[in-house]
Amino acid sequence: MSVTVFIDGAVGTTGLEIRERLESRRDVTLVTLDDARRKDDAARGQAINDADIVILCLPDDAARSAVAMIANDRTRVIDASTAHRVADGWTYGFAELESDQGARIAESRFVSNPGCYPTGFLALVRPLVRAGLLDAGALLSVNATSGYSGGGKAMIAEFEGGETNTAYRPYALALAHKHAPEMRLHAGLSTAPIFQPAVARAYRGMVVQVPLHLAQLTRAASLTDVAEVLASAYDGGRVVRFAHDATSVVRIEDDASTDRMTLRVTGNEATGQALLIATLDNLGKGAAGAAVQNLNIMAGLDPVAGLTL
Ligand SMILES: NC(=O)C1=CN([C@@H]2O[C@H](COP(=O)(O)OP(=O)(O)OC[C@H]3O[C@@H](n4cnc5c(N)ncnc54)[C@H](OP(=O)(O)O)[C@@H]3O)[C@@H](O)[C@H]2O)C=CC1
Ligand SMILES: CC(=O)N[C@@H](CCC(=O)OP(=O)(O)O)C(=O)O
Repeated sequence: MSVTVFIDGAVGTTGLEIRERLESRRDVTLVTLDDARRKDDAARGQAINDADIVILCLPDDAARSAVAMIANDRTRVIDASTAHRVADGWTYGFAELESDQGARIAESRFVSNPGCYPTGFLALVRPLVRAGLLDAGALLSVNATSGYSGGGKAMIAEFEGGETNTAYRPYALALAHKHAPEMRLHAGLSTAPIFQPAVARAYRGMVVQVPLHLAQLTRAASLTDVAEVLASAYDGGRVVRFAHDATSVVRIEDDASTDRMTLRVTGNEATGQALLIATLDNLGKGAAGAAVQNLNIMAGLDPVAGLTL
């Protein structure tokens, strides 16, 4: 049996990546609209209502409009945009985040795909909050660097069309990035972290770093204790992995062009300072890989089918 999947926004950066992952699959019947009809609301509405599962790879407003086009009680949705990540009635599509999250995704009609930066932050922080090592009131910071495909077609054109020659550009300096609410809510924190991202002259890939004073923890704990909490949270995971090698170098390329994410704990035991690090691909586990994983789970298929791990 095959599941009918419509990708709305199939020629965008994320849409193309999802298409690549699904095209050769025999358990998925892929529907996309040709160039003349891909922004035609009548054609989109028809495809949305004919599909078992729709994957929205659209700007936030267009994603909200697409959901409003559903006129039946069976079409299921995976939204890759920011529109529904903290919305009631939507399940957060991060299967590894909680022990029952995969089961919740499997039963849900409306699933929001996590943001790329929150995927790294939440993977590092949520297990520490859940274990009581970090208090819900913890005041955290997160610094992160993304490849420029993270900004979609417009940023790709900016970097590849000669509009900018920058190698590295911190942004969101007003500390009001759209991912902060999602980080706060799904980590179980009362205050959003200070989130300071940057974009680098690399097409894809991502490094997310959370610095931590061990004194911020609720009880005396070493770097090894922190590492153990993360290692056991993802033990046996095929997509999210804890690396025990406390390397002194990570690179934006480490997990680029894959759908996996690698977590590490490094730092200086003597000064009581820790650095939690996630590497992933903004277009892999940060977008298309996660969407395909959610699709697999919702359709009752092998969760990692079609993923590069
Ligand atoms: N890039 C990334 O790393 C990540 C992106 N996301 C999210 O995924 C979503 C898509 O992002 P991304 O692929 O980067 O963006 P792109 O700008 O690359 O692609 C968006 C696509 O949506 C199309 N589109 C816009 N409005 C409509 C509409 N009304 N009807 C039909 N199609 C429409 C655009 O058409 P046209 O080609 O004509 O402009 C474009 O092809 C966004 O919400 C983004 O925030 C999430 C995680 C990571
Ligand atoms: C480099 C860059 O600009 N990145 C994007 C985030 C891409 C992404 O995760 O998209 P969502 O917002 O849908 O999650 C940004 O900071 O807005």
